[in-house]
Amino acid sequence: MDSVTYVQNVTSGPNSALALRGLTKRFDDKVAVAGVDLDVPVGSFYGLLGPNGAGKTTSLSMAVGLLRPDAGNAYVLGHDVWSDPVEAKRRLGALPDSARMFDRLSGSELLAYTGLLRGLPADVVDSRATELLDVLGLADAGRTLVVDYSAGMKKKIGLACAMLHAPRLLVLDEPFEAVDPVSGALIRDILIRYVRNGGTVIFSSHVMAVVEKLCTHIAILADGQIKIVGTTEEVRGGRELEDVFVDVVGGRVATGAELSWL
Ligand SMILES: Nc1ncnc2c1ncn2[C@@H]1O[C@H](COP(=O)(O)OP(=O)(O)OP(=O)(O)O)[C@@H](O)[C@H]1O
Repeated sequence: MDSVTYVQNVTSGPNSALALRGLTKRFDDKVAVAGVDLDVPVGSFYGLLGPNGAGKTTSLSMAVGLLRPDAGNAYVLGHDVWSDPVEAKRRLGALPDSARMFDRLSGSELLAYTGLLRGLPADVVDSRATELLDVLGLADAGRTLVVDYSAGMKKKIGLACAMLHAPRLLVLDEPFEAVDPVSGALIRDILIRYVRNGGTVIFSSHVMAVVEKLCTHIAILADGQIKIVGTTEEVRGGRELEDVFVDVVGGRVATGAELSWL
């Protein structure tokens, strides 16, 4: 796949769209995130990779104010997510993992609820919700309860909720998981246009081809720590991203002796 080009300047440092500093989280004896530092430059399309259990969801949940860190800070365009949540969340749209949604509402109701909670005027919510449902192919399901949506439809309504207030940063946990190829391409196009218009995206994924194609920057997380970070070219170093990933996280090769009973 050809890589996508974006036009705007990319700025980082104190002006990062998202800055994580020493984020740490422990669940009982398990250290899920062990001091993550990350700068997501304004205008970047940032891919967060890592094997199952690496700490991606935990890191992103802390970054958007859904999970309180044991230590460390998260800043959205300079606003601390935990001490200045109103300003931080005004600039932020989040697609959390799985079903942290009010799923006993219909798609239209969920968007209306989300928009009004965000302080948008009712007529703006109404017209944006209609447009989002239409663009994402959910117009026919606008009156269906979200609990009855398929997994891919839940992703799409979650994405619509994240984008409704036109945030400057999108933090998306596995936005391409469970969506069909047509919907995946649609979501990619929407996000590419969003970044070209000056937005910033960070998303977690297991799909190397998508990350390789879309992302300006990549971080690979394993055992709760960032193992490698940089621009896509720097991280790849002229190799296939999948090979770099396997090297970085320590791949496991079947010997043929396993599951001999099967
Ligand atoms: N609420 C929780 N209670 C206990 N342990 C948890 C909890 N949430 C996450 N963990 C543990 O923290 C570690 C990191 O989990 P996390 O969900 O952040 O990984 P991930 O990189 O998102 O994985 P995946 O790619 O499978 O979604 C795992 O060992 C997981 O079992």
